[in-house]
Amino acid sequence: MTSESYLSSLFSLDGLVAVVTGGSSGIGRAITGALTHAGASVVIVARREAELTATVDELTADGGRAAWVSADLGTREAARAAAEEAAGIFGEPDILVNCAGVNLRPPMSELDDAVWDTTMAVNLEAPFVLGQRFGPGMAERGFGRIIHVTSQQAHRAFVRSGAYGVSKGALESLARSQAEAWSPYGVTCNTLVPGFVPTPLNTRLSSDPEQVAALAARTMVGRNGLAGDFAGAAVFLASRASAYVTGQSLFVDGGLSVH
Ligand SMILES: NC(=O)c1ccc[n+]([C@@H]2O[C@H](COP(=O)([O-])OP(=O)(O)OC[C@H]3O[C@@H](n4cnc5c(N)ncnc54)[C@H](O)[C@@H]3O)[C@@H](O)[C@H]2O)c1
Ligand SMILES: O=C(O)[C@H](O)[C@@H](O)[C@H](O)[C@H](O)CO
Repeated sequence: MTSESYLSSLFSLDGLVAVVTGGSSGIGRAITGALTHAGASVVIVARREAELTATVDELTADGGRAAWVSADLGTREAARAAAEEAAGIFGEPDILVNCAGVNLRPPMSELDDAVWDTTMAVNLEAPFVLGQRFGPGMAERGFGRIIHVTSQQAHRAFVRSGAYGVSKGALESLARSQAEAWSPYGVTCNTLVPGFVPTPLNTRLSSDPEQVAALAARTMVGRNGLAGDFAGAAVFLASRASAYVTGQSLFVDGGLSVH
């Protein structure tokens, strides 16, 4: 076996179909690019049509196969409808990446029902609905990869982690429950845990140079994350290379969580 075919047998996503929520922005955009480069056909589910069209155009120009579904994942009905539409494009997915998320950050005493409900709907319930729609089929076909993007705040309290940390903690738990149910049938379920990555999710924090520098200093690597830092980890968790890795949290955080 040549080195090339050895690597390909481990990491190639040729012939596989992926659904990536939030795949046209930030970390999700980097993951979408990585999966298409590795050979997967990717359906991006997010809200803004202009951004979705531009992303799919870029991916296609790079030789990738991609399409989009525009949906607001803020209700279970919309998430269900988006899953149906996504499955109708390239077929039932082999890979599901739940990357769409919101972080509204009110102080704990001001955390109201509206913030709680939106946070739970997008960060937790949509991943649940998509997992219920696609997981059983993956198990029946004997191969699947479910990847949820969580947060440091799933594991520790941060300033204003309120509803966000709760949603991400529950998402870690959902990954373990899905892993317990579907791993015997070839479906691994894991989470990717970012550190701090300046993106549209955290514009207020990322436009404060002092806080940005303080967060970088808390890592071991000495810098904050870049969306591209997630490319390798996403391909690994989506590929055959990770067949014996399930129910795990993969921290892609420059050592922030252990410093
Ligand atoms: N950036 C960080 O420092 C950081 C740290 C930890 C975890 N995360 C997680 O990474 C993921 C990606 O975030 P990002 O930092 O790339 O930010 P981002 O804002 O670039 O991406 C978030 C994505 O979620 C989508 N989204 C939000 N609400 C939606 C809704 N109602 N319906 C459909 N799509 C919706 C957005 O359109 C966007 O595509 C999120 O789940 C976030 O919680 C980010
Ligand atoms: O979504 C998140 O998890 C945050 O945006 C991250 O950047 C950090 O966990 C935290 O905010 C650092 O204080």
